[in-house]
Amino acid sequence: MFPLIGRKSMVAAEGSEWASQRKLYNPGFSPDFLRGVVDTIIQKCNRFIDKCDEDLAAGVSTDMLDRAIDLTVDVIVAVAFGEDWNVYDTSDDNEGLQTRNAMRDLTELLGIAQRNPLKRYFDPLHKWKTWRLSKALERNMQKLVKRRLAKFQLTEGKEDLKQQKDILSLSLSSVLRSKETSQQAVGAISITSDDMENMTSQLKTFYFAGHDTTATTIAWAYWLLLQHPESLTRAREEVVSALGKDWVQAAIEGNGISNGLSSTTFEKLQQCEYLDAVARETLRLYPPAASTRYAPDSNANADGWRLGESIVHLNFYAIQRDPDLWEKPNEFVPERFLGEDGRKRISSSGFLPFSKGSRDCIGKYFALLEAKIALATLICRYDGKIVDENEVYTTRLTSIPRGGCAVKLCLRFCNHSSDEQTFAF
Ligand code: HEM
Repeated sequence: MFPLIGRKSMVAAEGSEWASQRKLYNPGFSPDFLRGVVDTIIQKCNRFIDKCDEDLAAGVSTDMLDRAIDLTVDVIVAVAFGEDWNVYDTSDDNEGLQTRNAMRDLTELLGIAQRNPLKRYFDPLHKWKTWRLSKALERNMQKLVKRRLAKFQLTEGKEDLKQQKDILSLSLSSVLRSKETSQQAVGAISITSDDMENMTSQLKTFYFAGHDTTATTIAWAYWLLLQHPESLTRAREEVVSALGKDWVQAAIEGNGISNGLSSTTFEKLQQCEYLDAVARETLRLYPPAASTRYAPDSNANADGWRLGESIVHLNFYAIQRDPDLWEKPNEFVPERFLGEDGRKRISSSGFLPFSKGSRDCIGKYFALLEAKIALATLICRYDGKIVDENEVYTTRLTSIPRGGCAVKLCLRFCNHSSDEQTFAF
C-alpha cells in the first residue's frame, strides 16, 4: 500500500504517532463540519446527474461505479482539499484527471499483485509502473500543498488556516504551528522534505480512502434497490416525505443551493431511517473494505490462538454473511436495521464495514451522508433497469462490482407539456 498512500500515512502509524494524527483530523469529520459540506455534495451531485443524463441521451447504459467514482473524487477533493479538479474535463493537461487516473491505475496494479503475488514477478515492468504512478501521484499532491502554502503566504497569513477544518488546512496548519516559534515571518516559512512527505501521505490516504469505498456503496445500493422494487418505492416515498418535494425537485434540477434548501438537508436526512438501512444493508452484503493489521502486542490472542506479532486479516464479507449471526444472510433485507429492536438484534462484532474500536473508519459518517444524498437524488430522478443481474463482487484493493453495476436509466418526468419539468413523486 505504501506506493499508494505513502510511508507516513496515518493508516500505517501506530501508538502515539497515530493518536496525534487521529486527533488532528477528527475535526474534519465533526457533525458541524459535515453539516457544512452538504451544499458541496449537492452541487457535485448535480454534475453527476448531468453525466448520467448524457448517458441516457446517448442511449448507452451507465457504468454506475465509474460515474460514482467521478462524483466521490469531485466531493473529496472539494471537501478535503478545498479545490475543484473538474475530472469531467478530459483535456491532457488537466491535473485533476491525471491524479484520478494515476490513483485508479495504481490501485488496479497493486490489486493485481495482492490477488496474485506471482504477477509481480511475471510482469518485468511491474516495479517501474508502480514507481512511475506513485511519483505522479506524489508530484500532484506536492503541487496541492504548495498552492495552498503560496495562497497563505500571499495573504500574509491572513487566511486563517486555524479556522478551516478541511484535511489540507489541518495538515498544513499543524506543520506551520510547529514552526511558529522559529520562523515568524509568514513569507519565510519553508517546508522540509520530511514535512512534505508527512502531508502528502495523509492527503493521498484521505483521497484514496475517501472515494473508492463510497462510490462502491452508491453503485451497489442503487443496483440492489432496482432489484427490489418494494424497497425502492419505500425509500423513494421516505425521501420525498422527509426532504420535501421542493428539495427533490430543486436538488435534481441543479438549483438546490440557490434556493437555500440544502441548509436543512442534514437534519432532514436523519429522518430517512429506511434510506439509512438501505445503505447499511448494502455495506453488509458488499463491504468495500477489509482490515489487515499487524498485532504488535505479543500476548494478543483470540480463542487461544496466538495473534501477537502476526498479520491479522478480517474478512468482513464472510463475517457479515455468517448464518450463525444473520437470518437470511444472503438476502437484501434493509428492514433488519430498522428501529431499536432491529439495531439491538445486530451483533456489534457481526457488522463491521467500517471496522470497530479506536481504529475504525474516521470518515464513516461522511461516507454515509454522501451516499445517502447521491441515492436520494438517483431514486427521485430516474427509473433504471439493471444490465446484468449476476454482478460479481471482486477485489481490486478495495472490493468492487466487476461489471460496474451497469444500469439503463430513464427519467421519471410526469409532465413534458410545460417548460418547467415536474417529477413523478
Ligand atoms: C463506505 C465508505 C467507507 C468504508 C466502507 C470504509 C471502511 C474503512 C475500514 C474498514 C477501515 C479500517 C481499516 C483497517 O482496519 O485496516 C477504514 C479506515 C479509515 N478510513 Fe474509511 N471507509 C469508508 C469511507 C471513508 C471516507 C469517506 C474517508 C475519508 C474521507 C475514510 C478514511 C479512512 C481513514 C483515514 C482510515 C484510517 C483510520 C485510522 O487508522 O485511524 N474512509 N475505513
